[in-house]
Amino acid sequence: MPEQSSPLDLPEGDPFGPHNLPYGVFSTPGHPEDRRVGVRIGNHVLDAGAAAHALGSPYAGLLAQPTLRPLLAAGRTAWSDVRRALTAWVTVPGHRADIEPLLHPVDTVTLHLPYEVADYVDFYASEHHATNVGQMFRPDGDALTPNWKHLPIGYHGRSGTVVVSGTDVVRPSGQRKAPTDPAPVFGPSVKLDIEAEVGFVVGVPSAHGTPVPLADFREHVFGLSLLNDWSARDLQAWEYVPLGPFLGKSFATSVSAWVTPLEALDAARTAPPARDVPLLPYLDDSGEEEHGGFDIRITVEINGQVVSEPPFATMYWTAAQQLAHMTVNGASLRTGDLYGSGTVSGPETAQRGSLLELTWNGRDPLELPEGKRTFLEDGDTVTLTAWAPGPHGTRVGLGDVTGRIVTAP
Ligand SMILES: O=C(O)/C=C/C(=O)CC(=O)CC(=O)O
Ligand SMILES: [Ca+2]
Ligand SMILES: [Mg+2]
Repeated sequence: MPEQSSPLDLPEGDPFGPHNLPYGVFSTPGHPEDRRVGVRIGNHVLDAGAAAHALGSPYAGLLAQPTLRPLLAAGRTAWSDVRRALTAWVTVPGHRADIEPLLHPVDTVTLHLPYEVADYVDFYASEHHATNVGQMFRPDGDALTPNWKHLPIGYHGRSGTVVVSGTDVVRPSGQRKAPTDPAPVFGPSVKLDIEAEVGFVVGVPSAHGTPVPLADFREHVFGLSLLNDWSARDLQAWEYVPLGPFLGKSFATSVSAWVTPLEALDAARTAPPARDVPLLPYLDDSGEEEHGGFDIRITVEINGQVVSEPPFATMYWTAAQQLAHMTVNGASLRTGDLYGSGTVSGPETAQRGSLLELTWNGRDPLELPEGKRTFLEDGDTVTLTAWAPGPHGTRVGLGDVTGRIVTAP
């Protein structure tokens, strides 16, 4: 008889190898109420709390939990210690007998939103995206607003409608009025769009009144997920001047089920694009030791068809600058805060992170096998996937965030 292969014997180069180890929260079909912290390894999920108990680990208190919150709040030293322990559990042969029974095939479990989202903020940090949108919406003026290169523009979103990958998205209804319409009308959005983004997850809170400097990014931010900031362009266009996005973006924001710790992305750190305007000291990262960018390659699929490949490395503003900016007035961070990078669009047409840009506000429809697409139709499924360079030529898989559009009630 051939030896039974172990789920821990991963093919070389598996994007979910021991160099990755993203965290999530799962339940098994027999026990839907029993949520547990899981760590992905290959195509399996390790019940991390059960593993900690089985191995007599001091981290059972952080891992034998129904949410990531205790681990998020534990801070950078604990994050490293737990990651080192997990790496040993899945790689040291002597642990196999204890670990293997605690592995669940990932396609047999239900993945949940892994932490309660505290505050949700979304930025506007891709120069290519902002330029495209500016050209479409403000054709008579400069594409970038005068503040754009001086501060990372953002808005506060709705944390209660952040949903985990796989959750259906109900087409939102609301008011819209095109400039040529005599009066606003109410009804389901006819310009439902996506925004391909990366979401950063805050672990350690900050004191109210005390800004978080650029250099403290890693003390507060635990990791990242993929994020789709669903956007109803027709609702947005009518409502958002002068106070910004409101109902056009608050109906749903989808995140991937896996949170990849920043430590897994050390090999993906990259210098952001050169800044062509001098920055105020609290945003000036030219003297920072670590590169602030991340080389993350995103793919956008509609109904299984690749429509775009946005490169995160091209983002003008970094996550560290966004954190420094959102706290510079003394606003505090809480465990579970989530902030979106802003739509990721590269310089090429096939690198745009929204249908608004890909179709130039509906003027140039995409040709999909099932027909032309300007904005999303009911039944469409949008999936973002991504990977980043890992150590020694490996890839770090960032999983996927997917959602299907269902008809407005
Ligand atoms: O500039 C505008 O008029 C519109 C901007 C947006 O729709 C916000 C946005 O795309 C934020 C993001 O980058 O995700
Ligand atoms: Ca957005
Ligand atoms: Mg949103």
